[in-house]
Amino acid sequence: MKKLMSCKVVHLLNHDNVRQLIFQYYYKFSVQLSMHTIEIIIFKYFIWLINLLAQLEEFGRMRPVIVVHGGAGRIFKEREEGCRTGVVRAALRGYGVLKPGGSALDAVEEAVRSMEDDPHFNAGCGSVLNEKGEVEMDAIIMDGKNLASGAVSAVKCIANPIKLARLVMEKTKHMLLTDHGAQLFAQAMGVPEIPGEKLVTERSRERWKKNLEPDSNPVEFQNKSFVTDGWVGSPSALAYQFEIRDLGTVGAVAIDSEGNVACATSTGGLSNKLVGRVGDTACIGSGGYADNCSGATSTTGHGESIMKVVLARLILYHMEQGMSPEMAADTALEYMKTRVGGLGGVIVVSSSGEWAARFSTKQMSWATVKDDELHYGIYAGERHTKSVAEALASESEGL
Ligand SMILES: NC(=O)C[C@H](N)C(=O)O
Repeated sequence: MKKLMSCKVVHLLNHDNVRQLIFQYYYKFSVQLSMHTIEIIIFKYFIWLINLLAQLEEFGRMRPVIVVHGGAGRIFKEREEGCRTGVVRAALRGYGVLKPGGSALDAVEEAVRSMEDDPHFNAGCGSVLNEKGEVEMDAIIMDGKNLASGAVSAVKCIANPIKLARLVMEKTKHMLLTDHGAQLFAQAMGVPEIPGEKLVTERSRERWKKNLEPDSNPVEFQNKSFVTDGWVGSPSALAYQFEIRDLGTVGAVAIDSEGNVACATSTGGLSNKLVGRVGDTACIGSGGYADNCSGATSTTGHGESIMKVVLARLILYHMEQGMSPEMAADTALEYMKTRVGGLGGVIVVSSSGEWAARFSTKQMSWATVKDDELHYGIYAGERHTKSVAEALASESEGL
C-alpha cells in the first residue's frame, strides 16, 4: 500500500503541470521573501536617517540656560534661607519655560514674576518704601533678538511691574513709561490695580520707620557705608563706598533653544528714596541689556553708580572685545568700584550659553540651570549643585 502511494507521488511530480505549479509557488515565495528583506532594509535605513536628522537638529539647537539674582548687598542671616529658596524657585520656573522650547523672553518674565511675588525680595510685594512710606517700583525687560525693550518707573499699586514693562515693549511705540502715565497705561491694558498696602511688608514698614527716627542712620540701610571686607583682594578696602544693605532687587537672563537671549530686572529701589527717584533698573543699558550678538545681563546694587558706568552695556562691551562673561563682569564691577565707589552684582549669559554670577558686595543670592543641573549660592565661592529632578522634588520641602 505504502509503495503504491509513493509511486503515485513520484508519478505526480513527474507530471509537467504539477512541476510548473510547484515552480510558480517557489518563485512567488522567494520573490516575497526578498521583497520582505528589502522592506526591512529600507525601514532600517529610514529609522537611521530620522535619528541622524534628529541628532543634527539637536546639534544645531542651543542648550537653554537661565540665571537669576535676588539682589546684591548684605543679606541678614535670618533671611538667607528664604532668599536661597526664592532664587532656586525662580530659576526652576524659568527653566520650566525654556526646556520644552519656550522663549528666553517668557522665561525671564516668569522667573522675575516669581520673585516679585516673594516677600523676601525688594520687588513687587516686599518692595522697600520711599520717604513718604509708599512703594514705587521700576522694571525693565529686553529682547536680544531685535533689541526691543520696555520699562516702567515709579509705578504703584500693581503686583507685577515686569508684566507692565513687557506690555510697554509689545503694545506701545515707546520704551519707558513713568508714574501716572504708567498707571493710565496699566488701566488701559486691564492690569488689575491692587491696594498699595498689599505690597508693603511688616519688615519694609519697620525699616522705613527706623530710618525716620531723629537719631537714626538711614544710610546704614541705604547706600553709604565704610566697606572693610566687601571686595576680595582690594588694597583700598577702607575707601568710602556706596553699598546696598539687605535690599534684593531681582533679575533674570536667559538663552533659549533658538539662541535668543533676554533679560528682565525689577525693584522697589532704595529705602527712603525721594519721591519720584528713578534708579538704574528702569534705564536700558544700566539695569539690563540683551543682544543676541553678545549676550544678556541684569544688574543690582547702588543704582546711581550703576547708571554712571552704564554697567549692563559695559559688560557686554567687554564680551564683544573677547572677554568671558566672568572676566567681563569682574572688570566692569571693578571699574564701577574704583571709578565711582559703587558696589553691586550682575548675572550674565553669553550668546554661546556661558554664564556668570558675580558681585562686589558681600553677598548676592543667585541661581542658574543649565543641562538639567541647578547651581545656587549667596556668598562668594558658595556653590551648591543639584539635578533639576532632585530640586523639583525637594522644592516643596524647602532646600
Ligand atoms: N537693590 C538694588 O539693586 C537697588 C537698585 N539698583 C536701585 O538702585 O534702585
